[in-house]
Amino acid sequence: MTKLSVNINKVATIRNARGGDTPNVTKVALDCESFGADGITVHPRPDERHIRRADVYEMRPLLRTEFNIEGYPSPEFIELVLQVKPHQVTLVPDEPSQITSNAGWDTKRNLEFLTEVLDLFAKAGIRTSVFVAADNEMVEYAAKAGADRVELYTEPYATLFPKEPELAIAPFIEAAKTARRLGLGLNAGHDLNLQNLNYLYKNIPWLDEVSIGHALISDALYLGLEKTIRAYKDCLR
Ligand SMILES: CC(=O)[C@@H](O)[C@H](O)COP(=O)(O)O
Ligand SMILES: NCC(=O)COP(=O)(O)O
Repeated sequence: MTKLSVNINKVATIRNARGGDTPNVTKVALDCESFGADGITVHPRPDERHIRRADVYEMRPLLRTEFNIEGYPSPEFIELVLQVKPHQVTLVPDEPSQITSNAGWDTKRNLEFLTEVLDLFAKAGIRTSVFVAADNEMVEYAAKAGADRVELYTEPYATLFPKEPELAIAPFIEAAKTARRLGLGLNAGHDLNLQNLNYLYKNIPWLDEVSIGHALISDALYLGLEKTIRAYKDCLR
């Protein structure tokens, strides 16, 4: 079964627009779980423009499904993750000023750094995942660094999918096969939506998890959160 982890960054973005507590981010996370989400993903950024450190501490003891924290492994991020102990940490190579994630790690060039950081989390009993492009060498070096999983950065797939679905999926199938051969678990995320998700799943049914935020929360404006989560889960069958 491929799990659906709902990324609630966008919910926090709406909350922060007014400075109050509407919508309540923790309540939305718990409702996502009630509506069928298999996990919750947050990506706290250094400027706290959406998810804040305080949100992460608040929701951790209340969540009943898998909690995935994504982010750049700065000293502050590492401290947060080690204190909160989510089920999974996903390392993303984002600069603090980036609008959103726009690349995977160069796992070859950062092998030493990633090995050290992954080891810290592994020793704390936290499953690790490394955000990479659909590139066999990057997957291989993630395995060498000691990752439990890789998360394939799916923005290039999402961009090409409407015009050339077969061309779009081809490198992702290759990278997914490499991950499987190396015994790595497999996640995917970024710009997945109701149009492109089922094709990804049908071609790579051994995906462990997808994390989806931007499109899912946008769809919920029209469909409501419960129907939206059901629709995304239906794409994973
Ligand atoms: C790693 C990844 O693709 C997502 O975490 C994405 O970066 C979401 O972050 P924003 O919600 O800040 O765009
Ligand atoms: N890891 C990807 C993620 O959490 C959500 O990305 P997006 O759906 O907001 O593009």
